[in-house]
Parts: sequence; structure tokens; C-alpha cells
Amino acid sequence: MKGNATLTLPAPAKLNRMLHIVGKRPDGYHELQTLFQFLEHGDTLHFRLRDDDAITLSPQLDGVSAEDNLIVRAARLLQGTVGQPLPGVDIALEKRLPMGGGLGGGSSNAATTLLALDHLWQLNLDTDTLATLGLTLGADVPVFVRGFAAWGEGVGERLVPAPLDTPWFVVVHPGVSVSTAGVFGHPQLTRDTPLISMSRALQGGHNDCEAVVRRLEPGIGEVIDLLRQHGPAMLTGTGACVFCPIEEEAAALELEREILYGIARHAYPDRWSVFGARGCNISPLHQALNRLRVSSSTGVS
Ligand SMILES: C[C@](O)(CO)[C@H](O)COP(=O)(O)OP(=O)(O)OC[C@H]1O[C@@H](n2ccc(N)nc2=O)[C@H](O)[C@@H]1O
Ligand SMILES: Nc1ncnc2c1ncn2[C@@H]1O[C@H](COP(=O)(O)OP(=O)(O)OP(=O)(O)O)[C@@H](O)[C@H]1O
Repeated sequence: MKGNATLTLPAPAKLNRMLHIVGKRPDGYHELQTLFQFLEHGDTLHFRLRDDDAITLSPQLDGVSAEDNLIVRAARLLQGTVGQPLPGVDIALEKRLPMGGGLGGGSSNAATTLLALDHLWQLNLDTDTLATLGLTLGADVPVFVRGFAAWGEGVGERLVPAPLDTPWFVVVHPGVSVSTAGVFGHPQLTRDTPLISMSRALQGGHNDCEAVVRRLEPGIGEVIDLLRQHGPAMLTGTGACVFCPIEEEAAALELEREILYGIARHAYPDRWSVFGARGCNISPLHQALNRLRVSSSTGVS
């Protein structure tokens, strides 16, 4: 292990291209069928090994203590699992993903931390082990650890690769939030959507959370209605973000500009934010790790 070794890696967003709730487990968690895809947009994490065994994170996130931050929790979890002394690490987070937006930012941060420290600490744990560890931190961590666009079942931990189309997406955050537990606990949530096959889901699905989310936060419904004028817009996860697939980059960036302009001239609420990004079936995290492996095996950096 090289002293003060450093590593910078992305923590991309995910979208749920459809999300069906097909049952409820005895422990209260809901059984899902979902299609996960990554975006070429997200947070960036920088890691630097320390001379002592401390784990630090900067900057802190508003409303999340360091102890609760999924980055620190992932680092401690891995450190505790290995059972041998390991150097500490300073972690710097460049946060771009809105928190609680349904883009899986916290889960993605946790997965990037697990894979980065597995690399820096030279643990060579297998992906199944890292995904199982990740699942204890959040239901969405395994898909970010595995890094392929996937058909997800169970609580999203049973994953098989899904050959999704990769359009551009315009993603709007309505500037309001809904609690994931609040949506899943809502008496009017549909919980009995019939099981379907992945190939059927690839032809189009819906998000079962939409009706309840519209009721809880009508402002999110307004974003869905606006984006549906441009394409088959959908909520990701339990919201609050709404995405609209757009085939061509130029058209997606044009719609992004139109919405930004609407916000600037107060046609839309100024709490809205928007970005455009391409979808991808191999996570940008794994693309970066693959480049790292190639450059270290060829000596090219
Ligand atoms: C809806 C998705 O975004 C789809 O990708 C995820 O399944 C949500 O995953 P997450 O944000 O990591 O959610 P967690 O933090 O694990 O769960 C928050 C709360 O939502 C409820 N919950 C969550 C996931 C699930 N499949 N069933 C549930 O009932 C539980 O009450 C849980 O206490
Ligand atoms: N590093 C982190 N980044 C973001 N949120 C974090 C982090 N660590 C802990 N959290 C907590 O996790 C909560 C959910 O954050 P996240 O951004 O993952 O939500 P989300 O995009 O709705 O996720 P999902 O789609 O999995 O429901 C936050 O409100 C915050 O309290």
C-alpha cells in the first residue's frame, strides 16, 4: 500500500426507468420490479490515504452528521469487515446530486467508497461480498457496486443485466421532497401490480409511486405534466426528481435551456433545478475503474 495514495472516482446518479410494487414482505419492506440505469452525471469523490487510521469527510452535508453519512458508514463498514489494521483516509466530496431526489446519490456515494477503498487498501474483495455489504447500507447500493444497468427484483438486490436504450434525459428536481418511508407507508399505495418479465418491462412500464407522490406533493405532479408534453416522463424512485427521455442530445439540451429560461423569468418556480445527461448501461464508476486497471497493467496513466 503506497503511503498517501490518492484516487478520484465518480458517484453517478441512477434512474428507475420503471418501478412496479409487487408485494410487501413480513418485515414491512416492499418487493419491487424495476429497471435501473445510470446517468453520465453525478458526484465526485476524492480519496487520500492517511498515516493514521482516522476517516475524515469534507465538506459535511447539511442535516447529515459525519457519523450518519453513508460515505463514512461505508468506509467504517469495510474497515471493520477486514479485521486487520488499515490506514485511514481523507475523503472529499463534490456534491452535485440533489439529496432525497430519487437519484440514489447517497447509495452511489457509499458504493464508490466501498470500491475505492477496496482498491486503495488492496483488499481484492469480490463483487458479491461488496454488494452484500452495501445492501446493509441501503437498498440501492448493490446496483451501484455491480455497475451494470439492471432488471432489479426483491428490494432491488436481485439484479440481472438489462439491455436498455441509452437516450439523453432531462431531469427536473421540483425543489420539494417526499420521504421514501412516507410513500411506502401510504395507505393508498398500489402494492399488488402483477409480476411481469424483464422483456415486457423493456417495452415500457410505469412508476407505482406516482399517484401517492402527486397526492403528497402536487408540485411534483406539475413537473410530470410539463415534461409529458415532451416525452414519456416518469418519476425516479419515490421522487422527487422527474426525468424525460429525449433521443437527441441537441433536443435534450434545448429542453434543458427552455426550462432554465422559464425558471429565470418566473414562469416556473425558482426552487426548480434541471440538468441534462446521457443514460449509460455501464456505470461511469466502473468505466473509471476499468481505465485504472488498463493503465496500471500497461503502465500508462
Ligand atoms: C425506491 C428506490 O429508490 C428504488 O430504487 C429504493 O428502493 C429506495 O431505496 P433507499 O432510498 O435506499 O431506501 P431505504 O433507505 O432502504 O428505505 C427507506 C424506507 O422506505 C421503505 N422501503 C424502502 C424500500 C423498499 N423496497 N420498501 C420499503 O418499504 C422502508 O420503510 C424503509 O425504511
Ligand atoms: N453521502 C450522502 N449523500 C446523500 N445523502 C446522504 C448521504 N449520506 C447520508 N445521506 C442521507 O440519505 C438520504 C437519502 O439520500 P439520497 O440522495 O440517496 O436519496 P435518494 O436519491 O432519494 O435515494 P433513493 O433513490 O435511494 O431513495 C438523505 O436525505 C440524507 O439524509
